Amino acid sequence: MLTLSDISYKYRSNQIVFEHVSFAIDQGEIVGLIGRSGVGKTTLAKIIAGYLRPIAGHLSITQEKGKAHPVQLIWQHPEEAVNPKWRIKRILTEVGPINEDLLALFQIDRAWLERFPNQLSGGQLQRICIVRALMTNPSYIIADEMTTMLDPITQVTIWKAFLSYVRSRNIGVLIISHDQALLGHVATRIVTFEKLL
Ligand SMILES: Nc1ncnc2c1ncn2[C@@H]1O[C@H](COP(=O)(O)OP(=O)(O)OP(=O)(O)O)[C@@H](O)[C@H]1O
Repeated sequence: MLTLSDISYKYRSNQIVFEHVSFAIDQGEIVGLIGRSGVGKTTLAKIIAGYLRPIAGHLSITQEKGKAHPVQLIWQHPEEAVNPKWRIKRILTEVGPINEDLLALFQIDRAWLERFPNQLSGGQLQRICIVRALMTNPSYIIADEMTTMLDPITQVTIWKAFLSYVRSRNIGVLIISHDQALLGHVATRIVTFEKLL
């Protein structure tokens, strides 16, 4: 279980972004998070992933045995998530031995492994980022507008592969998206950020 209790956040010198946010995601649950632009969804994602510390409240994650990285965050812009000077092979092997099953599932061509990030398309690089996140064997994944910038066919391909994997591993997922149709298809439950405030 991933539980947020009474979480509040404020960026330095700025006003409070949100206060007293509480909710939970169970293992294997696929929760959609919607809310208007600027309400604080990405900020909450960064808190859950451990990039930001809340100014108040408590985050608890029940750690399963053998899972070193309980939460992985997948961003909208994959080019900002990788070291541009590293070849893809190094970007992946940094987290562990290459998982051939994941390469096959996400239709990753082995030739890409020798390339640099700027030599892949946005959709190809996003697949690399998703595989890297899954290679860490996480208990939870936060997908923050994971496929927003991709064409509809690539979006469907990525979501099919992603959902089959997370369902088979009982990984809990928080999907942040403005795409209500997508959430209607894939989420087991939809949370509206404003209703948490
Ligand atoms: N690094 C930062 N420093 C100061 N303020 C920030 C920073 N990042 C975000 N904010 C502010 O915090 C608020 C919440 O931003 P956040 O990105 O979490 O919203 P969001 O709900 O994800 O929005 P969107 O749907 O547009 O992506 C906004 O008012 C934003 O301007």
